[in-house]
Amino acid sequence: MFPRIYKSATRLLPSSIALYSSTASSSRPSAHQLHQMSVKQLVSEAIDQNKVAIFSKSYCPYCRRAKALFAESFPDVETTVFELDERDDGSDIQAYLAELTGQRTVPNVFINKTHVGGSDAVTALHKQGGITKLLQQEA
Ligand SMILES: N[C@@H](CCC(=O)N[C@@H](CS)C(=O)NCC(=O)O)C(=O)O
Repeated sequence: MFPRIYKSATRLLPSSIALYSSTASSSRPSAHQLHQMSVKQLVSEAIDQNKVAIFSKSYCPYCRRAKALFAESFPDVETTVFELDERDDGSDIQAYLAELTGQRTVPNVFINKTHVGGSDAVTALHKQGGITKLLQQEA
């Protein structure tokens, strides 16, 4: 029913996201490690706590297209957008998303904790009715 593109959507389990991994050499995290922890925490909470989370860049045409699709086709669904180019930690978030999903580009879209992908993936899934189906899942 939902062939290739739907199968490629990945359900991310919060418990599988390690928030902090340290080398055994020091018991106290460095400032860099603390920063990385807060980036991971932010991404993990963004995915877990939002029905639709879109990691975006404000000037990106693909992001605009993805945001417009949700605004026009699912106006009643709350969509949370993180504009990475407007944040100091934006490039770290993007790097962590690449680690987590294998996708380095924006937009990077999650629905009900499931990784959908970029604008092309969102559009293709929507044409198959897959966005509606994902939105209907229990949070
Ligand atoms: N085919 C991708 C194209 C996405 C894309 O190329 N996004 C650009 C921004 S418009 C990107 O992420 N470039 C690398 C970057 O900004 O770091 C999609 O449908 O989402």
